Amino acid sequence: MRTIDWVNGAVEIIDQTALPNEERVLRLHTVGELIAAIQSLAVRGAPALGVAGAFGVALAARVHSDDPAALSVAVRKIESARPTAVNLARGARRAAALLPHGPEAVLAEACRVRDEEIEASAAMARLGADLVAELCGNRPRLLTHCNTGGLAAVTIGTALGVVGELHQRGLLAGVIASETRPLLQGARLTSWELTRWGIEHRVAVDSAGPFLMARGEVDAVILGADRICANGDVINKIGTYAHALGARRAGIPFLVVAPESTVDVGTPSGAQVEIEDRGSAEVTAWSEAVNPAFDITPYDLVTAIVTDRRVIRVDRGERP
Ligand SMILES: CSC[C@@H](O)[C@@H](O)C(=O)COP(=O)(O)O
Repeated sequence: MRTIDWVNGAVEIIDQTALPNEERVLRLHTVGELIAAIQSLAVRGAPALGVAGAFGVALAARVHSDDPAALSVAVRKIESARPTAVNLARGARRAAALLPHGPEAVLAEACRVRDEEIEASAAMARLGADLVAELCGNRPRLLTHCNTGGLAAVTIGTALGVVGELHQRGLLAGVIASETRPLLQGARLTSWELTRWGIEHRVAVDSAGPFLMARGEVDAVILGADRICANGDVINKIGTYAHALGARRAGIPFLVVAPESTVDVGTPSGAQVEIEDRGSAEVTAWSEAVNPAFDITPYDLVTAIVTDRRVIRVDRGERP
């Protein structure tokens, strides 16, 4: 299953707004449709957004091949469809760099972005499973937040890919997926993926995570990132920071799994990152709400960052 792909001249995605009730594939033919899918979270998760950005430019290149001004407007709109995951603008810019060579060259580059994410997922699964085994020993109980599986990448995923690899090695005792308010990426999507993989799991409300850690029911927290800054600060789904604090207090590892395409050494720290505000409608119809979609976990709460090429032991002073 590929979450996002280029099929017969259009972008095909699994519509993540419909899961787990319905497995629906959407075909996106225009940049407008693609941007709407990104903004509604029909396609979401940092690696998948990078691929969406690149395919979006491939769509634009077909329509506007003889109109450079329209092309650059389209590229800017794609890049800024969501602000926080560095992958989106990166994927779009990689494909856009090929625009002078024509639409086929742009599409070929977009397919490379897709293929690299598939390879990165496989590499992270191996590196991450080795590290969890080293830090936690046999049969750890893991807590994960948001959705970092194949749905958030192209296949396999980041942190959830590590979970899957540990399961395949027979090393996993169980998983707690925090529900991830307000759009329930954990309760809807992670739970759906874990069920498909046959992995035993339970869903916890977000605020239960630190308490479950304090009660000794979690051996490590493992999750993904939308951006990792030069100093090691981790930008990820709102609720991540609270889980990092809980892990530190409980004395258990806090592991971040993300491809190199999410590492942004051009941004010194989390303070410089735009945190998406998704407005109040997603939270409540009864009163005004503040709805930041991501938060910043300071590097000094992070044990290690696992990418497709390296393990960065932040706890030992290593930095991206
Ligand atoms: C492998 S996905 C890593 C992150 O992108 C993920 O944890 C996350 O925060 C996704 O947020 P979302 O708002 O669902 O796109």
